[in-house]
Amino acid sequence: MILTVTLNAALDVTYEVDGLVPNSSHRVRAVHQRAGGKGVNVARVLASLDAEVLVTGLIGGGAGAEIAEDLSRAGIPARFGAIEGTSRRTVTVVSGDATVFNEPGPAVTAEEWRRFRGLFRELCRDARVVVLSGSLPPGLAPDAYAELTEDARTEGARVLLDADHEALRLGLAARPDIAKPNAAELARAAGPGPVEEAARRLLAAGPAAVVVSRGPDGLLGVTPDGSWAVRPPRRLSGNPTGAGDAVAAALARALHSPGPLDWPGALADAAAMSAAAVLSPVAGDIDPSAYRAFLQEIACPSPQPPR
Ligand SMILES: O=P(O)(O)OC[C@@]1(O)O[C@H](CO)[C@@H](O)[C@@H]1O
Repeated sequence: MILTVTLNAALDVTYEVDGLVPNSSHRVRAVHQRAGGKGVNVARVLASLDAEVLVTGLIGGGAGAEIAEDLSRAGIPARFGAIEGTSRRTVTVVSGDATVFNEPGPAVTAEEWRRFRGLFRELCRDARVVVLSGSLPPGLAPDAYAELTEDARTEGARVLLDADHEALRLGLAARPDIAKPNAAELARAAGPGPVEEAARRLLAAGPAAVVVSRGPDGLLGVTPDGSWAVRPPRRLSGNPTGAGDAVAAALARALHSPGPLDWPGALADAAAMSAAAVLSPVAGDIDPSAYRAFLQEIACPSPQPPR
């Protein structure tokens, strides 16, 4: 089973508008509301491909109850830890591209974290892969993902980490199997400069592999054995929110297969899933027929020797 962790779960609200103009009033053409946060999106994509998933994380208050109900309606299994605070909302305004507003989320107490770690260790026993993704809510120490990575590895699970700032930097030292920053997160963690050099600096900090999601420029996978770059078939317009989560879903599925990872195949699959996510109006969905079509179009990347 693949366990996805969303410590800062959210009710994701998506507004579709005809154009976004700062400092003006807008008519919203369509509203979507659903359970979100990065790990929830990863699980939703995986569930749509019939992978066995379990969602965990922290939820509280009315928004937390709505998150749990929405997942249950969607048939996605979840076992969350409860907190006193109220889960956040995020708002994405889509107008050809996307503008995202992420609330900080509720404060989590030391006792709530202690209880969650007990639940997490229990769930890890049945997990072959653990996906740790998204921002940390206030109150959690920046080494929260490092702690969870150690717990998961102790239980024999493989770990994919998609985080930012200190949570990413400290998480790397716990040696996840894949770190998946986007280009901005990579630059914040490894400093500016050419992407491959920055990815190699990140690799030196502990993970077994680094995959950088670069939006329209595609994906770069870097391991000690080589590197692979893959591009989307063409420039796409839509809602890129959640495209990185589709990449994480594809990589988690590849990690779930026993044996060594087929990097060219996994990266081509991740690029197809990410492109199919852009074409879907709401984060956490991929357009299944677009995904199949992109899989045919995207060539498996050839390896570049390690530098
Ligand atoms: O604040 P975080 O956890 O970094 O990001 C949260 C979030 O914006 O990311 C997803 C898209 O990746 C949205 O569905 C979600 O609510």
